[in-house]
Amino acid sequence: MVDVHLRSVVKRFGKTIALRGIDLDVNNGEFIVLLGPSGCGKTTTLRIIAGLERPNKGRVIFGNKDVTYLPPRERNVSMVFQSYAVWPHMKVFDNIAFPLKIKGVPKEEIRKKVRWAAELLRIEELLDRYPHQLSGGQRQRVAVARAIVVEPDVLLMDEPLSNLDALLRVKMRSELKKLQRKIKVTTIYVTHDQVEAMTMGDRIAVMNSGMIMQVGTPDEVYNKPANKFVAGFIGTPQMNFFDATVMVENNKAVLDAGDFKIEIPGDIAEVLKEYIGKTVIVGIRPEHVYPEEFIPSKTRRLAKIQGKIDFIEPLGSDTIIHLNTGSNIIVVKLSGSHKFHGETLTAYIDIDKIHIFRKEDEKTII
Ligand SMILES: Nc1ncnc2c1ncn2[C@@H]1O[C@H](COP(=O)(O)OP(=O)(O)OP(=O)(O)O)[C@@H](O)[C@H]1O
Repeated sequence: MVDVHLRSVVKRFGKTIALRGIDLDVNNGEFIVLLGPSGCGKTTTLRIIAGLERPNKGRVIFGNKDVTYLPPRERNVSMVFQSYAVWPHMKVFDNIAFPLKIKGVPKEEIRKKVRWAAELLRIEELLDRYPHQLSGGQRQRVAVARAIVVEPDVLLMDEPLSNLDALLRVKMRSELKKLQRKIKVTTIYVTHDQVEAMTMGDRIAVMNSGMIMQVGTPDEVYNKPANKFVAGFIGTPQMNFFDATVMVENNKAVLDAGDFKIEIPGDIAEVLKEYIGKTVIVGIRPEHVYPEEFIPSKTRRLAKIQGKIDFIEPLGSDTIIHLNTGSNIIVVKLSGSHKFHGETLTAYIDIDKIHIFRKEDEKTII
């Protein structure tokens, strides 16, 4: 086990700049998730940590050791890929034993270690089978067993669950997380699935366009997003965003969104002082807009909005309402199944839950 540090890592592929100066600190034994849309540089980051790619600039440090130019085999890292990458001509036992054999580990020790890894992954019964006799989930367990059998300092996983069906994915998520807790290996896990990231990561590094936008616990990236991108990427349905002008009316600060106004309480107004007369972006999560009869009892400050119901998505566990306020569509998420009659709806924005972003660079103001 080791802590991992990336310092100003830049990677170019011809004209494409895949990474634009990545700084990341992963603690010893931590499970960190790299989360971001396709092409943002997650896999490249992982491959640089593994030693499969060299950065054009910057450093990779394991503990106190600079490993930037060390080949993969000298880093004691293991990697699990999306494709199971188990060898079809080898039985499960030999697949798991393979990295130990290469290292010249004595036979008896190999037997012990393979058994240890197989027990952890609950595949002891499958050691005599060939990969084609296994399900996708079992094959991926073999790949994970093979990765941990060498007791790596760092375990790297690149979308390891994306080939599995939805049910199995959910099951494997918690299994992998438990396994990591048990063996306490420093783990860096790549996914574009925010639910996977939120449920598995001790911390999440949200990436976009070759940069890290924010590193934080699931709670931090959800409740205190550093910018509009993170706010929009985490949470389903996506956070509502609308432009509003910061104004002063009758000595009170208001956010004027055109179709509706939000009166801003003193504490928020204080922070917005320098933005008076300017346009900002307001964000509110669908779960923080309440139809009249669903206002939570402890809500303190609300802003009224009215609109036409564009359509309703009845999801069973939740009801999603698309409310057209004129120039904005505000999505409302209610837990449970509900029916709404009539064409219009009055709803309330929870003022204590609003996020405000600067228009120019989309960084969080509040
Ligand atoms: N070997 C390569 N040659 C040229 N361009 C590359 C190469 N590998 C990656 N890229 C480019 O670098 C950028 C980052 O790619 P990367 O695979 O790291 O993204 P990602 O976030 O892992 O995406 P995905 O979720 O789709 O796998 C992309 O624009 C990609 O096209």
